[in-house]
Amino acid sequence: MNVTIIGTGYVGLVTGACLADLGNNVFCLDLDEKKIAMLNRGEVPIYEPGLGELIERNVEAGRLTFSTDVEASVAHAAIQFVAVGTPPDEDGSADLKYVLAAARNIAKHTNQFTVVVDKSTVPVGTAEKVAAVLQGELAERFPDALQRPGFTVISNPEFLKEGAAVEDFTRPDRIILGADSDPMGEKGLALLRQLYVPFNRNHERTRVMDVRSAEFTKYAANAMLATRISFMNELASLAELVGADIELVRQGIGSDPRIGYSFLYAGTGYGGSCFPKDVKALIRTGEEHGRKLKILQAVEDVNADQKTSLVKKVFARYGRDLTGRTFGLWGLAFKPNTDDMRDAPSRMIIKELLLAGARILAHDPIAGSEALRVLRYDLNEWAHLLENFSLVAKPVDALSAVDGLLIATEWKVYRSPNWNAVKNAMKHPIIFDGRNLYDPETMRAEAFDYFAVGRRTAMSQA
Ligand SMILES: NC(=O)c1ccc[n+]([C@@H]2O[C@H](COP(=O)([O-])OP(=O)(O)OC[C@H]3O[C@@H](n4cnc5c(N)ncnc54)[C@H](O)[C@@H]3O)[C@@H](O)[C@H]2O)c1
Ligand SMILES: O=c1ccn([C@@H]2O[C@H](COP(=O)(O)OP(=O)(O)O[C@H]3O[C@H](CO)[C@@H](O)[C@H](O)[C@H]3O)[C@@H](O)[C@H]2O)c(=O)[nH]1
Repeated sequence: MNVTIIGTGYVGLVTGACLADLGNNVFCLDLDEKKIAMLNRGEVPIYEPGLGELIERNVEAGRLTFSTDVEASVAHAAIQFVAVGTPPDEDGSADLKYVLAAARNIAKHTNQFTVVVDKSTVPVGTAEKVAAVLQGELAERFPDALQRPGFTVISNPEFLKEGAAVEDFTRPDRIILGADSDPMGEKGLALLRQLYVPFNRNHERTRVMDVRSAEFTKYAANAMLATRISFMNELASLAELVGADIELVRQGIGSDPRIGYSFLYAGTGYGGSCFPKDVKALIRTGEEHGRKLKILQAVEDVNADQKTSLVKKVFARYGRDLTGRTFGLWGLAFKPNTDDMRDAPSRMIIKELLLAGARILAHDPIAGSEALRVLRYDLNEWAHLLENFSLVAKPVDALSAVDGLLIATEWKVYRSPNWNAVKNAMKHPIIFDGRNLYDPETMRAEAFDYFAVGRRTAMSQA
């Protein structure tokens, strides 16, 4: 089938490459000329395991095209996926300007029946706004209603996780399709069912519902997952006070199938491009309808506290003036296997340490240059403090004569270090672990002072 994807970011690029790999003929449109030029040179603008090979294979086969040409891209297909960003507006609501601009472009150039597929995460009611834009533009272009191409808007939210995006897209837990129950909605639904058959042969993973419920399902999923994380982070702070170990508690409750093991890891707070913005947007939707979402507000508040919890442990140990001190930092990306720095907890950690006068030696396998880019923006008038921030090539290089090591991202490479090498490199063998990577007893035996999240602190002299 012919398919166009509007927006060639994490979601659009993965969707386009995976659909092309099934034999579809895919156009990926983006207005960012630099991004499209990179893709056309064979470079992949994001780090996502498996994506590079997929793109290369399908470009070579002539099934995947990258373009900034709106007219040609819209003309290419009856199925137009919208996968543009929906960043938070100033009040926390999802900013729909890119989604509505994409809708306008479709309406300006389509000459055939069109299925507009909302893949971006958008608040309930957005499909109706998209339909209104299409209706308005098409009525202008085709004053005679009989000549006017028909269209339908389908909500098909995406649930992929960064770092596992190709796997998640090709083996989905569910495919949500929210469609109108009129003839055009039915026609659009039939096309999408056909497109998704290879991922779910008997449609057993497809959930068809009304458009508003589909839009809501996406926010409900992310809000539930964020709630589990904040719940565990809150219990972790209590565990530290009462002398319990949140890791053992996690295993103890996860074995109950009603609870399950996933998304129960305490840490430095959730980050990334989705949970923080989607929780905010759902709270805002509640406010717009006169409903205060008390649980989600607490989820957000706990997360904001959690993001500063690791640095608070450093302050408790060394005081608030860190002038003359140097810290190692392992991990910058908001999670492993991505270079994405959006809302990464490391950003807050770095800012607080630099403002307190510290120097930082930081390591990340992938996200270093992206981190430098966003830190310049975060530090703003204090950008000169970046003189005290150095990126290093190897994890051990971040330990040289440091007063402590902080861990912000659980990259595999940090899991089993050579403890002697670590100790020998550091000035003070102290670890502030925001990801609970090590066993506190082992750390005590290795003569480290070890501060983890929701676990008993291991003191080398204790
Ligand atoms: N990143 C994820 O893991 C993930 C997962 C599921 C859902 N989502 C949702 O999917 C949407 C996209 O997220 P993302 O992370 O891929 O965003 P992104 O910022 O990586 O990419 C968006 C792209 O859209 C392009 N764009 C903006 N306006 C355009 C227009 N009018 N025409 C063509 N291109 C345009 C931008 O240049 C950019 O390249 C968001 O709503 C997000 O919440 C993201
Ligand atoms: O037990 C856990 C699990 C995750 N996290 C943190 O939560 C954040 C988000 O992680 P994850 O969900 O793995 O990454 P995303 O790529 O942001 O994916 C989420 O957001 C996407 C965009 O909406 C959805 O499509 C996915 O289903 C949803 O998992 C990260 O900071 C993680 O470190 C924890 O602190 N503890």
